[in-house]
Amino acid sequence: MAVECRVATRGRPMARVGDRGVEAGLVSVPGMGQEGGASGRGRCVGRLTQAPREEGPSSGGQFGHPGTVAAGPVQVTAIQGDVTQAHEVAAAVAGAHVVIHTAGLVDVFGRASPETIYEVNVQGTKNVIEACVQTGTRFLVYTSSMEVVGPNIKGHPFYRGNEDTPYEAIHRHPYPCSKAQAERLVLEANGRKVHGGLSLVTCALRPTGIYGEGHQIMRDFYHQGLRLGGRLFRAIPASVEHSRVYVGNVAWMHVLVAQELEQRAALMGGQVYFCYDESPYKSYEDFNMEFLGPCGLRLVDTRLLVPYWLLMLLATLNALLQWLLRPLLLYAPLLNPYTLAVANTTFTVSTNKAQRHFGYKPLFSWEDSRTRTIRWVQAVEGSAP
Ligand SMILES: NC(=O)c1ccc[n+]([C@@H]2O[C@H](COP(=O)([O-])OP(=O)(O)OC[C@H]3O[C@@H](n4cnc5c(N)ncnc54)[C@H](O)[C@@H]3O)[C@@H](O)[C@H]2O)c1
Ligand SMILES: C[C@@H](CO)CCC[C@@H](C)[C@H]1CC[C@H]2[C@@H]3[C@H](O)C=C4C[C@@H](O)CC[C@]4(C)[C@H]3CC[C@]12C
Repeated sequence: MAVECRVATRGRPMARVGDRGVEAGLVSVPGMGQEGGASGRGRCVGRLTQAPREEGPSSGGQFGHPGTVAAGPVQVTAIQGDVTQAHEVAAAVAGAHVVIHTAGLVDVFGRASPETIYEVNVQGTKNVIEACVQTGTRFLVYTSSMEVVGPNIKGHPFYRGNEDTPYEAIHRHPYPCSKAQAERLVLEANGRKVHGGLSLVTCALRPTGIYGEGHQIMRDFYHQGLRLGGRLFRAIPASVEHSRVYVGNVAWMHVLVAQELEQRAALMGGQVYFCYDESPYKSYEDFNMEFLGPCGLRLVDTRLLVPYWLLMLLATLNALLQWLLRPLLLYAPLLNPYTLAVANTTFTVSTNKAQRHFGYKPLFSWEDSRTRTIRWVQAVEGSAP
């Protein structure tokens, strides 16, 4: 069985898994797990092949610099591409059995313009859907986001909700708006006829805040703590809980969906699934301390010193400064009115839909996820911020 996975992102690779396995296009294999990692300039398509082949450049794409990386029994071929370029996407997708579309521009800090965010997240997704239709690929898995649901602009809590929990999903920020639009396009494409006459089967996975190795914001907080003499300051009440999910489990859920979509098309087609695991519900800052604490940082409770109105004022000032400085330089701090609202609103997920529909169980326990993340933070120590 030739299982092939292509990984494509702008700067980094798309992925595939083939035959009865999975051939996935547009998976950014190394990238997942970096909240707010907003470069949007990666480009790559990767291809996983189960039977090891010769190392070296592959002929997987007509552009970019394809190269093959062996990952145990699976081989990933990277083909560089840009999801905003329809012809590049079609070239990467051609011949794939399943496309896992994770490429996206994750930006809640104002680094990219709203137009660029829409171009990558919405137009890029349209291109992926059209590429499946044109090339006859029948199975499409989309990496959506919890932000498609919330927190909404009214700051309503979402407490232990599942995929059917009623919630007013109203957004203004370009990132959640773009993810919501893209997810809708993917779900509406379910049942469309693809080249060859068969029907497209699609579904969307909605990770909550992903953590794990390569988590850029965790690295930023770690370096900030080191600069502040080993301390971080609590800004958000401990009672505001968030769901978080380990990157390895997010990846595992994608692989399972890609494997099961064909057999369970009637059940899974057009469905959404939150990505969840056994990570505990905690405030954003307390959760980060699960990893930063063992690396020598401590969280100082300054909530009484930094009341919410002051945080809001600082966040608004940051937004104003960003706007004023834009002609000269990019000022994009972590704190802005949107990130403050998200951090300050409870959003927790409690569901077993993925288990019921396709037998998902987390591959990594909370202990493993925690240990692996701590080891990664420790390895980051000493590296430049
Ligand atoms: N990080 C999170 O907490 C989180 C939570 C929910 C959903 N998501 C979603 O998961 C996916 C991966 O996010 P991530 O956190 O790994 O971010 P990331 O920035 O690390 O990865 C995004 C990848 O997309 C690629 N990309 C960007 N623009 C592209 C383009 N024009 N053409 C091709 N590739 C392009 C980047 O090179 C990068 O490899 C995104 O779709 C994101 O919306 C992330
Ligand atoms: C107020 C600060 C004091 O320390 C803390 C600011 C933290 C914020 C930068 C992050 C809090 C919640 C994060 C988001 C959430 O985890 C889910 C997301 C969904 C995903 O699709 C993209 C990333 C993100 C929006 C993530 C971004 C960073 C936070 C807003």
